[in-house]
Amino acid sequence: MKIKNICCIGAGYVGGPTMAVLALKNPDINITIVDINEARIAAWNDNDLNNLPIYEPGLKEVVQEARGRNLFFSTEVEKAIDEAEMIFISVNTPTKTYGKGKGMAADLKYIELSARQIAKVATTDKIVVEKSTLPVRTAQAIKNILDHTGNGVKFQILSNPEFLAEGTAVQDLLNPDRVLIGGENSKEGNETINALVDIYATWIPKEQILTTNLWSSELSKLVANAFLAQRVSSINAISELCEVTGADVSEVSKAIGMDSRIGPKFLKASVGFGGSCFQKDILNLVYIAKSYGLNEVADYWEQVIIMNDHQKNRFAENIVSKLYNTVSGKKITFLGWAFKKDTNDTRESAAIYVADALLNEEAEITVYDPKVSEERIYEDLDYLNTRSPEENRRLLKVVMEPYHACEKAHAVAILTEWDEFVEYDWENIYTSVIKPAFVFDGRRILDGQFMKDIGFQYDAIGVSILNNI
Ligand SMILES: NC(=O)C1=CN([C@@H]2O[C@H](COP(=O)(O)OP(=O)(O)OC[C@H]3O[C@@H](n4cnc5c(N)ncnc54)[C@H](O)[C@@H]3O)[C@@H](O)[C@H]2O)C=CC1
Ligand SMILES: O=C(O)[C@H]1O[C@H](OP(=O)(O)OP(=O)(O)OC[C@H]2O[C@@H](n3ccc(=O)[nH]c3=O)[C@H](O)[C@@H]2O)[C@H](O)[C@@H](O)[C@@H]1O
Repeated sequence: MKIKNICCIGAGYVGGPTMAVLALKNPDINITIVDINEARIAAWNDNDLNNLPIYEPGLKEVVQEARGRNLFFSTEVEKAIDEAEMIFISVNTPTKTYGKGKGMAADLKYIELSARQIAKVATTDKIVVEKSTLPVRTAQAIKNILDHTGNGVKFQILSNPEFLAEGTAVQDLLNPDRVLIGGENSKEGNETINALVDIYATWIPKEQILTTNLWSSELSKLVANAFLAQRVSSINAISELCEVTGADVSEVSKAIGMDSRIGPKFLKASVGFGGSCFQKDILNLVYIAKSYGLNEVADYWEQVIIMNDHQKNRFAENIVSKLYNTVSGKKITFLGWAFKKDTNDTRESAAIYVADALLNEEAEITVYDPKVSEERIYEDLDYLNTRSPEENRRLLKVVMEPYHACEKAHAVAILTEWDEFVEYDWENIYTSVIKPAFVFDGRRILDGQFMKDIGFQYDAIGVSILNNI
């Protein structure tokens, strides 16, 4: 089965980069990415590639090569569905904010809408690929909708979860550790799986393309994120222990990471993990476990989230406590707002929650982030509904120049590990801030001794207060 036309519903952080690379590597397949968000599609089509809606290193170049050749961005959802033999669903699946499962379960309304739209439009057989991260057994629901509301055409469902990380999306797509494809265990199912394997095999060695049944594939995605987040919460738990015992969490990470059974990755202590998926996917896993009555399993994974919330809270509390137990009216400068470096994405960023906690203490916050807009920062804060939008704008300012942002600050807090923060002229910054000059390094990126030699009271996640005095 040779695929000639692909449609992807959802032009977001996953749909955009994933399909751009698929198009780059398969010039003979036409790929149309559709979205109901007109502004987003317009940005993807912008002549100036600096205006793409997503910032990812290397993405501009890929889009430049493929766009207009065999990669298209459009708001004509039905037309693209109609023309495609294979349809990827890459819409958002956020945590539910209402009704049953509120705050835990994945909200599948955009998935269901996409399935219903495919069923309505399809007049020829289609392969529907789950690219979004979904609760295990969602393929069953999609199949029911397609088979019972469609026009009598045949549908095959595949699960093909995405493992890219933001900030390294293009590299992750070009050189993935593995591609996972789950499908039905039948003759038609195997043919469908092979059609998708062939598309990836144009640049990925076949041994790295893993095929499984649908449920293993759906569940593996949630489990991968849960394991990754668990490592971050585990090292963050140890960072607190380091701070009271004189151990240094970077040294502990290195020491344990050299054990090949543990490995060195994902052992960087931080102000807490953020991003659109870790929390959402673990909450989803916890909800699924609870819905099967597996309470011990649910509690085990929930602890990863509890630890992460604790890490964000204690970072904020530490700032208040070190600034003589009050930050009221004090200027605190945040370097970084994105949930990690090399992305403009701020979803669930630790910075949002640390800012909220400090604003509750009447701090005055100034934020500088090299890639995040002022508008986005206010939207993130307003979304919490802790105080009025006017109050957020009065207490928090966004400054687009880092040295200016730091002037007359009572403390500088590093919330994102942007490389440029390490390169700053910290001696210069020292002269412009209020003394004693405090730096709270939530990412452990600066050289502590150098900062102390300049004169800063340098405080970092996972470094003992015993060494700071
Ligand atoms: N962001 C990431 O790094 C990763 C995300 N994922 C998963 O991929 C999925 C998508 O995530 P993102 O791309 O980050 O979300 P996103 O919010 O950036 O993009 C989703 C897009 O789908 C569009 N959409 C929603 N309903 C639609 C409909 N009925 N018709 C047309 N367009 C529609 C939205 O307008 C939005 O632009 C989620 O399930 C997420 O868990 C998986 C791996 C990595
Ligand atoms: O499903 C998803 O959305 C994606 O979620 C994560 O990717 P992402 O959230 O983009 O970024 P990560 O690099 O995983 O970082 C997540 C958070 O953990 C933090 N982190 C990561 C690693 C570490 O050692 N320490 C640490 O604090 C990061 O700063 C960031 O806030 C996974 O790494 C991807 O494989 C997955 O596809």
